Order: sequence, then C-alpha cells, then structure tokens
Amino acid sequence: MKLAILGASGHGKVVADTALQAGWTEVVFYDDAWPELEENGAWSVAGDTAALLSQLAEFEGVVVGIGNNRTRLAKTRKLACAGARLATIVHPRAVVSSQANIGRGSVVFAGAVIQVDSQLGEACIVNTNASIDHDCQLAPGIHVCPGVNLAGLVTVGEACWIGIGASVKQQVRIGAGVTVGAGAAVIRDIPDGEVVVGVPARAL
Ligand SMILES: CC(=O)SCCNC(=O)CCNC(=O)[C@H](O)C(C)(C)COP(=O)(O)OP(=O)(O)OC[C@H]1O[C@@H](n2cnc3c(N)ncnc32)[C@H](O)[C@@H]1OP(=O)(O)O
Repeated sequence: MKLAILGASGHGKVVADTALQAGWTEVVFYDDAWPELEENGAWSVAGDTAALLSQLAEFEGVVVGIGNNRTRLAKTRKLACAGARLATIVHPRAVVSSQANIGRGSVVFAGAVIQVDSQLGEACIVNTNASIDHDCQLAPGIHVCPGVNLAGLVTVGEACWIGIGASVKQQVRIGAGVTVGAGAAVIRDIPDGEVVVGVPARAL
C-alpha cells in the first residue's frame, strides 16, 4: 500500500506517520521545492507536482499535506481531476462514529474524536486531540487545529482555520474563510472571511 503525499511539510510528516500507523506500508513525498528538498524527515521527496501527476498509477492513494487551506483544497481537486485515488487517512487511535462521514483527501490525527452524524468535506484536517461533536457540518478545506472542541450542530464554512485550543458553542454557524484565533471561545455566528480572537471571540 503505497501513498504519495503532496507537500513535504511538518504537517506532511504527521500525515505520513499517521498513514503508516493506519496500515499504509510506504510513503513518498512530492513538493514543488524539489530538487532542493530531497528529504522530509524519514521520507524521500521524489519530485514536484508534475512528477506526481505523471506517476499517479504507482500509488494506491494520494493525499495533500499542505497546511494552507485554499492551496490544499485546490491541489486536492486538481489531483482528483487527474484521476488520483484520493486517500482519507485516519489514525487508529482516533475515534470516529460509524455514522460520521469524512471527505476524500481528509486526515484525522491521533486522539481526535468525531461524533455521530457529523459530516466533513474533502481535504479537511482534524488535528491532534480535536473533537467534533454530533451533527456538525464541515465544508471542504477546513483545518481544525489541535485541541479544538466543536460542540454539537456547529456549521463551518469552506477553508476555515479553527486555531489551536479554540472552543465553539453548539449550533454556531461559522462562515467561509474564517480564522478563529488560538484559544478563542466562539459563542455567536461569524460572517464569511472574519478573523476572530478572544473569550468571547470578537473580530480582530
Ligand atoms: C500542529 C500545528 O502547529 S497547527 C497550527 C496551530 N496554530 C494556530 O492555531 C495559530 C492560530 N493563529 C492565531 O491565533 C493568530 O494569532 C491570528 C491568526 C488570530 C492572528 O494573527 P496575526 O494577524 O498575525 O495577528 P498579530 O499576531 O499581528 O496580532 C494582532 C493582535 O491580535 C492579538 N491576538 C492575536 N492572536 C490572538 C489570539 N489567538 N487571542 C487573542 N488575541 C490575539 C495580538 O495580541 C495583537 O493584539 P495587539 O494589537 O493589541 O497587540
């Protein structure tokens, strides 16, 4: 089971490590910084995006390991259009309800919990020890950072970044492209594109 990861970043290393623990047997990175960048931690970087596109048939799965939400989403969609078999990577010690859905090209790291009837779009990151409670709706390209807690029935728009340790009250709707600062407590709906910080969270 050979996995290609586009994006030889620190985040990419966590994707690689998670994938190996989830049963993938070999990981190869690709990054547009190649050939200057030949290694990412324990793994080799074999080429750039063009090389990956020409070698897709060699891989049982492909996933994008780029932290920037819009870039990760765009690259994921480009790979899908090119016929890549997009992998969804879930750590064996994450807890995901059998009634939850996780979109293609998304990753769920160690200690994360995704509860019943939550739906996640493609190319999302559910980072270490984050929790997404029941009936949440997450659009594509969202990063739920380590230690975030989303209560039940929370809606999050495309390409949002929910910063480390943030909490979101039940039934809150967060618009597309929103950034929630580290440690924020979101208790009201947030319109598209806003950056909010603090307890309670307010526009920056
Ligand atoms: C595995 C991983 O590493 S995953 C990555 C995890 N990282 C994160 O979650 C980071 C989240 N990012 C943040 O919280 C950032 O601070 C942001 C995006 C909210 C703001 O970043 P910037 O636009 O660069 O803001 P900047 O640092 O210039 O701060 C602007 C003001 O907001 C304040 N501020 C910034 N972030 C926060 C925050 N999280 N909570 C409260 N206040 C904040 C600053 O103190 C500053 O206030 P001042 O003008 O009174 O001095």
